[in-house]
Amino acid sequence: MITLIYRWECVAAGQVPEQVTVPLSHLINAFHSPKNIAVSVNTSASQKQHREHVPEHDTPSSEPVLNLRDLGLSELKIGQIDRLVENLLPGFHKDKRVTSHWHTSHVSAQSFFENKYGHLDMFSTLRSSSLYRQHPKTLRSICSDLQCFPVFIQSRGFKTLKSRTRRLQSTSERLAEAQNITPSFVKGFLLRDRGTDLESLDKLMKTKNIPEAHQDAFKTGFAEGFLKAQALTQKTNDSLRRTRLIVFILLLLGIYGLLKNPFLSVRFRTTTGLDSAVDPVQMKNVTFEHVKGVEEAKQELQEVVEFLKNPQKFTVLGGKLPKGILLVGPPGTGKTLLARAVAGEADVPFYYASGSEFDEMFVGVGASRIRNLFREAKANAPCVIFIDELDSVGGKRIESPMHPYSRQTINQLLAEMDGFKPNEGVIIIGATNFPEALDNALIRPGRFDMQVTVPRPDVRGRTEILKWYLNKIKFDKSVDPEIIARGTVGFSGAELENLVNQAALKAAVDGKEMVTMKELEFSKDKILMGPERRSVEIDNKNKTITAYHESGHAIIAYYTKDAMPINKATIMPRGPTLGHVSLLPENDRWNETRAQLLAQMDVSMGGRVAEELIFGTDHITTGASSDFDNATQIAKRMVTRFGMSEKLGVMTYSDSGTLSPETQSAIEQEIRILLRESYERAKHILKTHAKEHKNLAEALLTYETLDAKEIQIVLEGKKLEVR
Ligand SMILES: Nc1ncnc2c1ncn2[C@@H]1O[C@H](COP(=O)(O)OP(=O)(O)OP(=O)(O)O)[C@@H](O)[C@H]1O
Ligand SMILES: [Zn+2]
Repeated sequence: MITLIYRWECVAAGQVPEQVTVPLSHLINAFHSPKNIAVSVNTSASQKQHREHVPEHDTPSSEPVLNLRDLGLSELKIGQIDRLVENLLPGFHKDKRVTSHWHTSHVSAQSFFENKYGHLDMFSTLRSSSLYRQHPKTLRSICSDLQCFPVFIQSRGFKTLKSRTRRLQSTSERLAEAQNITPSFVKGFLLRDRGTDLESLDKLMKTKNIPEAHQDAFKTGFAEGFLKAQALTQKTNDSLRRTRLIVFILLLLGIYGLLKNPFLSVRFRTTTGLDSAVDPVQMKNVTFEHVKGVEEAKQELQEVVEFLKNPQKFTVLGGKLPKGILLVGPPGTGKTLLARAVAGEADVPFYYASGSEFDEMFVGVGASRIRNLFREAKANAPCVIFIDELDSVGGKRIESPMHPYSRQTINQLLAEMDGFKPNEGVIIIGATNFPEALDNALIRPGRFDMQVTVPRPDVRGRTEILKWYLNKIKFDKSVDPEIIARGTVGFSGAELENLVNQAALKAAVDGKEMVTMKELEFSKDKILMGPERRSVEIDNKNKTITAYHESGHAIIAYYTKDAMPINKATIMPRGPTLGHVSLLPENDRWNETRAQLLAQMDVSMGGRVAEELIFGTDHITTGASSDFDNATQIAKRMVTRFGMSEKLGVMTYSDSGTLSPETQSAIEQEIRILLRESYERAKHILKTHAKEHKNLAEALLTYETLDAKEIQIVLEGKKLEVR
């Protein structure tokens, strides 16, 4: 017999749902006995009782097991079971027993139902059900038990439909087909129209006098049909609910992605212009402490900080503070950092915007972003609005095809800046590398009327910046930041930060525990001249030439009074060079004397002179071309700009062709003399110090790189310690 297992959803909270095994026979028999409703069928007493109704040939041991859940009845509750029973056997609860006998003589059509209702073949419906397919033998035996039913039992051909869905479909199709013929009968089950149609079953049972043994099978069939219909509706509802849930989740995910993904969100904002999401940043952790080497700028901004801390204090006295401050300086000198520090010092919100953000291809978008930015800021005053790259929004260009709406954006910016009073506590800080490029209207009083220059740091500033960033890494005690600072003229704060970082990376790659001068020098050279070309195989002859060439520069620098001190000499190829000697000014030079310029020329000449002296005129190389460029430049400026030529006097001469041929040739003559004299001086020094020259070249060939101290040791004739 078939056993149905169903999960029982306990109504009381906290109870674990039980799994109750109900033999189908019991379920059906339960229909007969009012005392043994489905709920209590798991008791052994009732089982015994039901056994009586079980036909002899059914052995419970071989009962195939079906799960009610498979039929979509997993959530059948007690009340529902009652209803099921009531549906299947109306009046059952009133203890109506079917006692009449089964008459076969009435049956003349293919099935009983056809006889009564037309063409519905209840059992073929049953046969097409999955239940039948799973347990054809059992059901066939049930069907054959109904001997008076001219049931057409098919032993093979239950069209093996591939999927369960198809099967269910086909069942529903059959049911639907049947509906045309016997609408009320099937509809009763499908639509749970429990009234009249179910009475028909009852009536049927009574009128046909179905014998008790067959009633079981008959009702089994009925139950099957009912369950099938239930399963179908349940499944349909479930999948519908699931589909809706999936669609909803996908929709939510889509919206979330649209808002989170910056690219998408930018596009979204671009197309709608709804850019209201302007988030301030509280800059508590950035203070003036963090900005090094720009003391003047910090001092100028100090009063802005005071104002932001207490706007009323300033306006009470009638003083007017600028609304806008323009930070002007080369890239990476810390303009953004300074603006953040202003907000951080005053502990007010910081709104960051980049000018390029406002430069929109769409009408009104840039302007509306500016509007939103100022609205947010005013609502959170006192605060700082920082507009980086101000020139890209406030430039002078007017309606160029590349920036069709820039004028509109500038006008919006001007309107917003005019739109609030000085005591509202909103300070706008703009930054630019090209103040000349700004629209004049922007730098009028009442707008960006205060300019603060943020220059590249001087040697002291660079030392401070290097110390600041060195303190964030592990470095050796021997490191002297000042030496690096002296060798990094023109470096910005950002470049110095990068230098320290590169040195730390280099030390890590080399497996060192600390950063030493060596790594710092290395990264400085890398930034200045490009990476080392270790892989380049330079033959010994070229190496030797390079060693003498570089030593020549070093010797001249060492023995010339006004030359800068040597920092390093190397024959390691780097970037386009085969080697180099670096000299360090003691300080940033604001002015250079004639003697210093001449010394620089002499040092430049040192390389070629060395080649000539050691290898002979026939073996001089092209390696000195940049040295000559350098020396020629110095000589030229001395003559044409600095008034350092006696013959041409204190007069400047422009490069253009306005000069008379005589003047031009006089200038050339003077330059040539300066260069020749320089060359001779260099030759003299190298001839005098030929021994030192040779020692230094050999040391370079051995060690590749020598620092200032090592050069000194070699030139003093001492032996270098083996490294
Ligand atoms: N004076 C400085 N002191 C300390 N750190 C600095 C200094 N200048 C630059 N830096 C470092 O370099 C980084 C970049 O600097 P920042 O963005 O402020 O430069 P900027 O002048 O705004 O450049 P840009 O004009 O390209 O926007 C800073 O975050 C900081 O780490
Ligand atoms: Zn050279």
